[in-house]
Formats: sequence, structure tokens, C-alpha cells
Amino acid sequence: MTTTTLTKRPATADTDTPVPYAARIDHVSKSFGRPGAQQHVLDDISIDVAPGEFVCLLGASGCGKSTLLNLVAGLDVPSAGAIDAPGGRPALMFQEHALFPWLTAGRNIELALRLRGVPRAERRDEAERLLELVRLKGAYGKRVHELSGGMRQRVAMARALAQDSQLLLMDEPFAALDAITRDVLHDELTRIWRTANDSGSGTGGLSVLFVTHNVREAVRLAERVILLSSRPGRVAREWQVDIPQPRRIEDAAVADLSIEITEQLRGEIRRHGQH
Ligand SMILES: Nc1ncnc2c1ncn2[C@@H]1O[C@H](COP(=O)(O)OP(=O)(O)OP(=O)(O)O)[C@@H](O)[C@H]1O
Repeated sequence: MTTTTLTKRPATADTDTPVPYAARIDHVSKSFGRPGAQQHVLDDISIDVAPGEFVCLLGASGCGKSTLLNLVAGLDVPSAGAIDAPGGRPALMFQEHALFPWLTAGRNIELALRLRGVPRAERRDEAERLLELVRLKGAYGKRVHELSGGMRQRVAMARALAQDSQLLLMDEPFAALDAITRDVLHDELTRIWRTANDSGSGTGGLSVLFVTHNVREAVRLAERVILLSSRPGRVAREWQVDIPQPRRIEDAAVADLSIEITEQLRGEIRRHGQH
């Protein structure tokens, strides 16, 4: 097994040279279990996510997508290879909203602002601004149980954005939602991502690494779709998605590319004896 290096430079790194990536996954492998009884989950994966880029990681269930995202998040370390996220700690969003039920929507967001070091006097206004950004104006005082599934994921998105990170890691954030709500949230995410990368936005830009096993969702959202094979997870193929944004899930171009990618995904699943 080769040497493990985990490099995470802080956001305040004193460097004048712009880094050409928001995240670098450099020859990363990951195994679980004791020596002799190891499960080799990821094998020699190399991916650069460019600043401002939206990348979807697609693959069959169990191929290691979440494992890879956790490595980029710094929640676990690779068995070999290196991860570099030069913009500091990435923001995270999961399928479960993970909001604190005893806090209001606004307070959940303020907690993230507090952890970021935003002064107390500014937190309320900033939380309201973020709620407005995810189109939940007026929900500041609502408790989690008063919100629908879609609204909870909007608050979770606002809380992730409260970290003001240049890299947003999303692990099937909309998988538990009904198709219509998911479609609306795709619109919101695309809008927020595009606005953050507008030259006049005053932000440092936003890159997204989004995990899904839903091909249409990947094609709807991403600038680049990366298909992982299974057992072990390797980069099987990738597609540059040049369909103009905003896209609709029912667009002919989205459907055509989804059919092509689904064929490849089926091939991967057949090859690895899954169903
Ligand atoms: N902490 C762990 N310890 C042991 N095995 C693990 C651990 N985390 C993940 N695995 C194994 O790694 C493999 C890949 O899991 P992972 O959750 O990354 O896949 P996935 O592609 O995200 O799947 P899904 O789409 O179903 O969420 C699985 O076989 C899983 O059991």
C-alpha cells in the first residue's frame, strides 16, 4: 500500500498563485476492514473539480460514491493517494436534513454562522438573507416539524451556504423528496450556483460535487458527469454536459444523454453482477 497524505490548506493560506482546482482527488484508494479481510471500495481515483464547476458523481448503489465524498469532506482518510481542498472546510449536505429539531429554522442557520465566526449582531440578518435566497422568507421562527420535507431541505441548503465555503458537497440531498419538489429544488440549486459564479456576485464562486444514482438528475444539474464503476469504484467514464442552463428534466437533450449514460451504467452493473 502506498503512503497516505491528506493535505488541507486553510482558506487563509497566504498564496498569490490561484489554484486551478476547488478539489483534487489524486490517485485515491480506500479499503475498509482488517488486513487479510479487507474490502477494496475505491481504486486509484483521480478527479479535479475546477473552481466554479458543478460535477455529478454517478454510480450504482454501493459503488463508493458516499465514501469518496466523505474523503473530500475530510470525514475519513484515504488508504492511498491524497485529497486537496484548498478553499478550506467544504460545506456538506446529505439526504437527511440533520437540522436540530429543538431550534427554529433561523437558529439552525445561525448556528452555522456562529461556527464560521460571524459576529452575533450580524447573524440574524444573515440568516434572514439566506432564508430568502432559498425562497423561505418568513420561515425564520418555524420549527423543523412545522416544515415540509422540501422546506427542510431548503433550510439545510441555507445552512450549508451559511458556511460560505467555495466547495459544496452534496450526497443525494433530494433523493427522499417527491419528483415535483425535487424538480423545484433542482431549479433553486442551479440558480444559487449560477448566481454565486456570476462575476459581479462579490463571492469567491461555488463549486459543487454532487452524488446521485439518478441519471436524469445528474444530467439536469451537472457540467460534468463522472460514472463510477463498482467493486472497486473506479472512474469508468465521464461526460461534459454542454446543454445550456437552465435545463428542464423533460428536455429532449437531457433525455437523450440520460439514455446514453443509463446504457453505460447498466453495462457497469451487469459487469459486476449487481441487479
Ligand atoms: N465505514 C465503513 N466501514 C466498512 N465498510 C464501509 C464503510 N463505509 C462504506 N463501506 C462500504 O463501502 C461500500 C461503498 O459504500 P458507499 O456508501 O460509499 O456507496 P454508495 O455508492 O454511496 O452507495 P449508495 O448509492 O447506496 O448510497 C459498501 O460496500 C459499504 O458497505
